[in-house]
Amino acid sequence: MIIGVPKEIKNNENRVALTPAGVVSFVNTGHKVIVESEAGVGSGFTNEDYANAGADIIENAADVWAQAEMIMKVKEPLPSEYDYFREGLILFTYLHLAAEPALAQALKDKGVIAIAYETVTVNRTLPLLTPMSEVAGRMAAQIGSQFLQKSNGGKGILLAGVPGVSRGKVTIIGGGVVGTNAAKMAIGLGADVTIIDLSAERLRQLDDIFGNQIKTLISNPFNIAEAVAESDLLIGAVLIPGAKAPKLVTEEMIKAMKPGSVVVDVAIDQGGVVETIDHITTHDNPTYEKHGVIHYAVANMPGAVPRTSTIALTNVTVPYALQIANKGVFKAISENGALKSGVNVAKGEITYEAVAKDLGYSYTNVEDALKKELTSI
Ligand SMILES: NC(=O)C1=CN([C@@H]2O[C@H](COP(=O)(O)OP(=O)(O)OC[C@H]3O[C@@H](n4cnc5c(N)ncnc54)[C@H](O)[C@@H]3O)[C@@H](O)[C@H]2O)C=CC1
Ligand SMILES: CC(=O)C(=O)O
Ligand SMILES: [Mg+2]
Repeated sequence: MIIGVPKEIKNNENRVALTPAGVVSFVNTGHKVIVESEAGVGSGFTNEDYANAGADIIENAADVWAQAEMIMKVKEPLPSEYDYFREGLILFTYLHLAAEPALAQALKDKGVIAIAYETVTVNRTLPLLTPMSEVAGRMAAQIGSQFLQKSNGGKGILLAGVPGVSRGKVTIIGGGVVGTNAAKMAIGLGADVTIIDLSAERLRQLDDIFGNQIKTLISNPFNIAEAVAESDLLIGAVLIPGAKAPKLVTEEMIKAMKPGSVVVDVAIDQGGVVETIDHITTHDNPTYEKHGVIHYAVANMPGAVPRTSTIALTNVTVPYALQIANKGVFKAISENGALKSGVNVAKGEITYEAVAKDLGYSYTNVEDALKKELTSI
């Protein structure tokens, strides 16, 4: 199979979908890898590194997309890339379609087989989302603490406090991978940490992990309102896989926060949990202020630490991509339930139920959408 790796074009997105080590894995199993020139530089990998690993370097993105049978990316394609879509092209990347209706339509119209990293599921866990959630969760506490500084527009609070002065309060809504990693860092910074989750079972696990270093609260509007009003830093970390995030934090709750408080809504890639977040921000211009509260809503947070993130991401994506290349996409999907759950669009149908529901499309399961291909394996 010919695997194509274009350079990422999203604002400050310096990750790349394959490292030179990943190239070697494909080349050793008889595949061809084409990499757009300079695609890896932001992550510290030169054209020479890729060429030495056995990849062909291609000067422009259009040729990479045209020649590849499978495109591996990091972020969702942007509108300028939709023209490269074509029938039968395999696209393996983060998609976050519930927040990207125009992209969903383009993938449908062009007959792309689109496999989303974020919905590949193994025993109710999301192995291709996890490493980036670890990165973004850890960053959320770090970034929030920076924006609490007066010079950055915040209320001028040191999360650790000092002897004789209270610690800063951090509330994390959603105690999954992002939430747990944000908590680790916030605890390390010395903050007073509360985690809110819908699952009592999850709260029990968090209590076992962190003991009395955290407080836990069950998720309901009353608890959220009370915790948010007292918070210096609020971190949004909820996920319902594939679906648009629920708006758990209302405008009234944000108004009740003290001026100079900070919200980091990591769940923004699925639309965000905070009602006053009405647009995605970028690493170039990461925050805006509303009701005196600083809002941070960058949808590709790990892009700011690309060396760590590229290696962490490709550690988990390459084994799946190799199955697609070795077996062909249809056999790989039919034999691997995790990959099957990653298929969001195929043959012009939306094949992930939560995405179809949120975007108002009818849902077709993967077996039906690919009936002909799967029965003729
Ligand atoms: N902005 C960025 O750069 C990045 C964003 N993300 C996003 O962060 C979000 C969280 O991801 P993960 O932590 O990996 O998901 P996860 O599935 O590990 O955790 C989600 C948690 O939310 C909880 N939850 C669901 N409904 C809830 C409710 N109503 N109230 C409170 N909690 C609720 C679940 O019980 C679960 O514990 C996702 O949208 C993910 O795509 C992840 C990486 C980077
Ligand atoms: C998960 C995701 O959206 C990211 O890593 O950018
Ligand atoms: Mg994102």
